[in-house]
Amino acid sequence: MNRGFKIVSKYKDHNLSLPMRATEQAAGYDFASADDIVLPSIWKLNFLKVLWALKHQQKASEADMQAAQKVLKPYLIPTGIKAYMQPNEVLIIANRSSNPLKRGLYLPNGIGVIDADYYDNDSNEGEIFVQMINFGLTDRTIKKGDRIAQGIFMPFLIADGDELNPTNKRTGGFGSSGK
Ligand SMILES: O=c1ccn([C@H]2C[C@H](O)[C@@H](COP(=O)(O)OP(=O)(O)OP(=O)(O)O)O2)c(=O)[nH]1
Ligand SMILES: [Mg+2]
Repeated sequence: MNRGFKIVSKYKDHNLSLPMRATEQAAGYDFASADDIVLPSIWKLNFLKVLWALKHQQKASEADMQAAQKVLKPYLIPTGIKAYMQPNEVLIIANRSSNPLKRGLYLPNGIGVIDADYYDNDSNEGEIFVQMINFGLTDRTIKKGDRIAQGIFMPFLIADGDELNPTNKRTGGFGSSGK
């Protein structure tokens, strides 16, 4: 067992498929959404009202600020998939290039870094999430099974003098290791 994918237990009866490569020489394993999900366009009235207030050096209402912040916050699209790999390997999550071009969908973290020790972590079993923001003009529905991103396994190198502190164990993702 070198590297590969499994379905997390929460989704075991949801009929998900494991990520696959689309063509013979494709580097990326295509990840699909595990659920139907609506990604709201950022161009909502509240957001525009906040921009307008900023432009005119006025204070936007608290309700508009909160609504605007909500659409600007990246959505976490569940994949229902976890990935195992060797300790010196990483899975890089990259956007599909057709997403910004055709759907206005951006990966705000640039790339996602899935560490080997994320697999089976105590808080979410290592489920991989894809961050997305919809910069398109209209809301976009992602259907369960729609391909949203791709994962590429890579080896990585360690710097000289790097001694791993064995007490630093991963307990989750998205800020679990502290600020
Ligand atoms: O697009 C992503 C990026 C990360 N992760 C998971 C896997 C990764 O191992 C973990 C931590 O990611 P990262 O180190 O990039 O984020 P962080 O903000 O530094 O969180 P932490 O403090 O948990 O390391 O979150 C995802 O599911 N999707
Ligand atoms: Mg980290």
